[in-house]
Amino acid sequence: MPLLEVRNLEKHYPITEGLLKNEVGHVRAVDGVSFTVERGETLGIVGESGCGKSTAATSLLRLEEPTGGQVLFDGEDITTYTPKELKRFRRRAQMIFQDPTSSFDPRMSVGEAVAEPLVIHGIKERERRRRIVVDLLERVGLSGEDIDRYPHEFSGGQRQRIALARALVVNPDLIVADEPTSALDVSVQAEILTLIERVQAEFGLAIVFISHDMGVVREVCDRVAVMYLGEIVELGPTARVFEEPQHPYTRALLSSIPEPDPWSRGLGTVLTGDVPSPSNPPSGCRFHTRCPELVPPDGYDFTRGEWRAVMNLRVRLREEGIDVDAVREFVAGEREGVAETVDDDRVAEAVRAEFDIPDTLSDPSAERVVREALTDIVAGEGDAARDRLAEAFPTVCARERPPLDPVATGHEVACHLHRGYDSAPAEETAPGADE
Ligand SMILES: Nc1ncnc2c1ncn2[C@@H]1O[C@H](COP(=O)(O)OP(=O)(O)OP(=O)(O)O)[C@@H](O)[C@H]1O
Repeated sequence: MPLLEVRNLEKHYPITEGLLKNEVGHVRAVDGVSFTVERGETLGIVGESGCGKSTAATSLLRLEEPTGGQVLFDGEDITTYTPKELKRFRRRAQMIFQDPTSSFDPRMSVGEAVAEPLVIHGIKERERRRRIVVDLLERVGLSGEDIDRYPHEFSGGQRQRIALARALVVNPDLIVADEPTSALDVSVQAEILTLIERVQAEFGLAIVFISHDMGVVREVCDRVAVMYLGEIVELGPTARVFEEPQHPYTRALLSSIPEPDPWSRGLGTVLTGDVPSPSNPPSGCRFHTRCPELVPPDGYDFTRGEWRAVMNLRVRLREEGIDVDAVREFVAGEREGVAETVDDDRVAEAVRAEFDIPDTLSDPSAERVVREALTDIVAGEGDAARDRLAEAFPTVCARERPPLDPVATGHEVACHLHRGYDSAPAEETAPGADE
């Protein structure tokens, strides 16, 4: 039995409006996330800012109440725990944060801060508490003499050591660490990561390690879960996920790690577009609005770049529309002319250029559809253009939500590419690329 089993965890925040605080929607910060953590194991949760990592952490510990799902700890569902049971659970599952400063009371000495959980959990003898604290301070690389100093007298890295000592003082089985090194200088980061690994082995701890930094995750995690917009899109052993990433989002995150040899990561996918809002997530696969490997529609001969460009236009029409008058003004400005006299073809060309759609697509029938859509746009009929593109170029990625399916032992991915569909042919092939 795993130490921790998270099943379909959900945390939706209501969006309210007006004086009466009417609910007008939900931010689906965590939207059906499942994973397990074994005793002594480190599971990384990685993803861009805003994808729901912190919310997953706080809701699985019930620091915030989850909206749905179950969290089994040692086989017991903690979502049904009474306050008393929850107190016992909190002793076994601790959390450390990116900025430890805010969790220290400035009036408390280091000794008092580290011993506080012991007091809460009923260890009354002061001398005994002091002995435990001195021992822990030494184990996290501080000196026993630091016990009477105050947290503000320490550097960021040392304060993180104090936070770790405080988490360890109740001898937990699990630590959830939310970006514990992101606020630190790189050299200090490495020290803290080494310390976490050492302490983990010494105390037999399981760790959920949250980070936006793939490099850090590679260093400390046994397995990694990649999150995008409230969902896990890939989950597997760290070495495998880094060597054979299966989800286009994972590949994109990996290619953002600085790499001495620019070709060694193949096409070096660059993520375009903003992360969509979790209050109105895209249909189908949530990554489809940015995915460089989107499944193309049957019957057309797009290159990958052309297909992505046309989809970017479609996504833009869906999300915010195109202000054609502004485009006209822009074209007029460039030619020092008046907006009213700008030819419609020039406006269409400018929209094409903005979305990197080539002057003529390689497939003539696709070209016809795009031209008609551009005519709609120039006529101010953005919705018609959107519907036209959606109808002519259907993609399973926008239609169906792919489930997390196994691709190898312990390696799962939620992507239509792994469900019997082929990706569009690559437009350019870099030397050494593995596609
Ligand atoms: N209390 C809240 N009320 C409403 N929305 C929230 C709340 N807390 C977080 N969110 C939203 O939920 C989404 C997920 O946020 P979360 O902080 O979990 O992401 P994250 O991946 O940890 O990002 P970061 O690394 O920037 O903290 C974001 O869109 C965020 O704006």
